[in-house]
Amino acid sequence: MAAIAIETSNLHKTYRGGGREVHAVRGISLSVREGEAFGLLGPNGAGKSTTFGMLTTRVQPTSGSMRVAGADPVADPVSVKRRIGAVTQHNTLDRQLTALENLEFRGRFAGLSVRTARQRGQELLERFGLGDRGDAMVHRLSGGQAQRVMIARALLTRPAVLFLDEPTSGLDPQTRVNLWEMLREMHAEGQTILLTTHYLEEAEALCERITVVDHGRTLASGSLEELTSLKGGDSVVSVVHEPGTSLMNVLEPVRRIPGVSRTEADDATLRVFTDRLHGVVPAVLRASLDAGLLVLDVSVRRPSLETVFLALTGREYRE
Ligand SMILES: Nc1ncnc2c1ncn2[C@@H]1O[C@H](COP(=O)(O)OP(=O)(O)OP(=O)(O)O)[C@@H](O)[C@H]1O
Repeated sequence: MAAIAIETSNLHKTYRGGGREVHAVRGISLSVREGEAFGLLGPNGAGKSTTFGMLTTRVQPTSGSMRVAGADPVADPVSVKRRIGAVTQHNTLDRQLTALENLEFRGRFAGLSVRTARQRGQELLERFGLGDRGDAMVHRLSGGQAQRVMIARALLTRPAVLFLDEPTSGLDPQTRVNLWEMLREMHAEGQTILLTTHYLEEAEALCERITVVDHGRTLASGSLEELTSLKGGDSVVSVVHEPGTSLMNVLEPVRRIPGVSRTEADDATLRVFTDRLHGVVPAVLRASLDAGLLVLDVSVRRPSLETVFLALTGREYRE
């Protein structure tokens, strides 16, 4: 069994100010093993960045406990900072410096010699396809290039854990896929990674295990297979009716269809959860038609993080 790289227990963070209280994190517990690529997934405002901030020593928790790379971010932030690399959502590169100088400075700050810092910086730039951009000033880099330089900078001190807050937010689809490739390679080489994301697709593509959070709470944790078999093992058939349609008369007959485990009415959309699609889709449609309803659209979603989220919250996942 691999050692534990990150562990949190019942973390809470309440922001207070201006007579207001925001309960951003309300009891998040997670455990990340060494060498794992771990995802903290949730919609905007779920509390991911706040959790990220607490794990990386920037945000003081209100209560709860944590261990990151063998140290406590509250009691011993210096040790944690020394052992991790963190890439936040914003471009934090020094705009007065070139790409390579940004890396060198980080290395020097961490106590590396000028030579080692420069050498490692150059190696990392080459590794990330930026070998010829070392002399470029930061403002000349594209969004994807700047993101890669920030990741390179975080890796310069060979951290035990690499933290990435929404690493591909705002990047175009091609750049996003390139970055995924890079992160997969790093993970294959044994780098422990914790990333936050609001993209279901990103969590599915990159993470061995995932904690799904919403409204500051952990909804579920596990591998994709565990999550889909536990909570979202059903496929979801969505039948969209004319706006304003009442679904009262159709719910009961649909519930009686063999293989239907659950139904939900969401305005004029009927959602049907089933573990056997065969025969269920036509039977559901027939029930709508028999009730005299006008069907506008039918879609089927196979078990995925999207259906897990739906099963856990009763809400559609909105990125
Ligand atoms: N410094 C702060 N002061 C007050 N409220 C805050 C602060 N930072 C975050 N919040 C609030 O805490 C809640 C959780 O925010 P957080 O940024 O952690 O969520 P998130 O899941 O990372 O979302 P996003 O992807 O939009 O950053 C939100 O309601 C947010 O407005």
